[in-house]
Amino acid sequence: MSGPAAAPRRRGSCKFRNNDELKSRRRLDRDVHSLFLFIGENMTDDAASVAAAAPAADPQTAADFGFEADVARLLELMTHSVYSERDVFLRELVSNAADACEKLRYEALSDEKLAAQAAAPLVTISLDQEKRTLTVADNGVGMSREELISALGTIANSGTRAFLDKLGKEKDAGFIGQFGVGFYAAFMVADHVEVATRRAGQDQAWLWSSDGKGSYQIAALPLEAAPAVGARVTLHLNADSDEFLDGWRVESVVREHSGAIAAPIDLIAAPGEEPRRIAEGVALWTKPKSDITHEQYVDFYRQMSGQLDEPALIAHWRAEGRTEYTVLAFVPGARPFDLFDPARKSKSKLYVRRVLISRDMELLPAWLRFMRIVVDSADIPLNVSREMVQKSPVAGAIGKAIATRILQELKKLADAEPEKFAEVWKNFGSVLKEGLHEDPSRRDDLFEIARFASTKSEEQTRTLKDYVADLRENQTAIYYLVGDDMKRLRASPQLEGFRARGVEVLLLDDAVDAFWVTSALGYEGKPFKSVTQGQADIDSIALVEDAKTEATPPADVADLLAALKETLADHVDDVRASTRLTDSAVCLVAPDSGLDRQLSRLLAEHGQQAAFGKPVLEINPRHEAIVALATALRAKGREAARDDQFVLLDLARVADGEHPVDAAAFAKRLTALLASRG
Ligand SMILES: Nc1ncnc2c1ncn2[C@@H]1O[C@H](COP(=O)(O)OP(=O)(O)OP(=O)(O)O)[C@@H](O)[C@H]1O
Repeated sequence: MSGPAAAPRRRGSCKFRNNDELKSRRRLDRDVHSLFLFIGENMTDDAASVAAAAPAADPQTAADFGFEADVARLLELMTHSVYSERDVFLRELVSNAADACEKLRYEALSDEKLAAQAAAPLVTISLDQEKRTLTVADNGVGMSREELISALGTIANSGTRAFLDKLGKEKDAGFIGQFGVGFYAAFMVADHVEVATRRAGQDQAWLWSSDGKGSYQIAALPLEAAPAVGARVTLHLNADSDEFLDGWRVESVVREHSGAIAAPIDLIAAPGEEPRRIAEGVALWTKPKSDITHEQYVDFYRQMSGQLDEPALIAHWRAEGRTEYTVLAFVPGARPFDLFDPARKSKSKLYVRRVLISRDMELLPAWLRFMRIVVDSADIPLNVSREMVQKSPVAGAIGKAIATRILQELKKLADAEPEKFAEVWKNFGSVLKEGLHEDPSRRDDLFEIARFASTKSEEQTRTLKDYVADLRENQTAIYYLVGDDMKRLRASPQLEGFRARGVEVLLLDDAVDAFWVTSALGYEGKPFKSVTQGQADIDSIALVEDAKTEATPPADVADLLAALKETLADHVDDVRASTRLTDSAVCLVAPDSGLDRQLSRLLAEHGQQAAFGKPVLEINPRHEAIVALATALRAKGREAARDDQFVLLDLARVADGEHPVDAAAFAKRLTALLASRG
């Protein structure tokens, strides 16, 4: 056994005064500085003073100073501030192991000796409950003594980055590490870490060890105690980290974060147990579409979404150009349980080079939150903490491009398989319609796929294109009626005049409908117009044949209108003869300048009482009840017909889904009316 080599000890505090040394470490300074900038947001004043410390300067001479760094403090900050979840330490170690395998593969391309050592890549995780250790071993390139010092002994110095720089081939290389900080995540869960390693092509092995408190040791390791090639990173877990001695827990973390990396991963859950393959080393989305079966897609979807349904749409594509990424997207076959969660967050799984960076990245707009997607891109700039990539402009651009593609895929499905698409719309139409209100730039695309119920269709099958194709002569608008109950919408008296003229009315019963119809300008030059707002302006549209024969001439209701205006002045804005009623006697509509009745109602529910202004009462001058009332008024005078006038108002309110103004008085008046029949 060879004796331990002199271990270089790093002092807790180091200072670079010599200019040459300074230059050679400039890059490191930059990296550490950016790390400080990042950590600065999270640290206390006390900690910030570490970063701000500067050597005493001679005020007379300008000089160049290197930052001082309290390594112990820096490590402490790093392990406790950079990562928001402890689980990620495994991802970092497994990523390093996969990078090491990839490096060996590259080096072996030009070195025959190494080619002999480059076996099929393999990462093995072993747990020892008695010794309280978790070990990540790989058969990659390993590290020499110098590499141990520069890579693990120097914070924010990435051997992988240096390797890539040397290679000059970043774009298509599959490496993961680049900041040189991931390894230290191990100290979140371990109070002592050992790395036994043998550099490929070398005859010496080394043991690096540290407690993460500012110093490390390197000792020569007998070859028989070292891996044949590669590295073995052993974590002596701290008292808070028992969970990582549990095989199932480790497996689930690895599957989630690292299940797609290029190297297969074995787990030995306890000493003496057989290795079990927990990741195959293949990411489904990296395979060509032609090599993937429908069942494999469905299995993948079920695994990633935790849902059991069959996806209604699967889209898998690779985008090339300025930004390159691969997307695997699923429209679920059933509504996810959190679809109407008030947070309305879209959750995409973002991978960078097959390593999970975020499982719930808000890449897509809220109105696509039902989508289940995986995005893998090597072009998303990583932040040291990995989790903070959300705000990157590249991520934003990718999100937009994906949304465009999803809309195209939905349109294709709508055209090719209308029945299948009808199911998608039934499940997610109300969410997609949020986009009509929130994302004006997407409106035209959304209008292409939107499906509506209408006076011509029981189901949500009508497109705006269908609607416009069926416009009646002189029809200038796309008419709609919004409410929250389809049955009541269909029975709404406001529709009668439109039916009589064969004018189609869209029936909209989702809460979001009241909003988008008011913000959208129209479709193909036709504005959206509520049938419960303002004058019906449909006089110039001819009645359909049936309605013509039934139409009776209107009675003279001038006196009745005047009486109603006076009696109901506290409750209505106006009273007028209606062109929209044929069968019913009365209805309520919003004034010309007012908000649609349903929108006002929704706003009122949310405390904006002022929004719910007084309605207009329309009466049907052809209806026998109105004719009778007009006659009674002339015969008996206004006062005598007062109760009947209130009954009219209350009837209109009830038909609109509201309560009578005064329920007891309404009941009394109606009873009196019934009694008068005898
Ligand atoms: N298992 C390993 N085999 C060989 N080299 C390794 C291994 N683990 C770490 N290294 C070396 O240590 C360096 C530092 O690792 P670390 O995880 O801190 O950073 P990184 O992977 O380069 O970047 P990042 O912070 O983005 O993860 C690596 O770049 C690599 O050179």
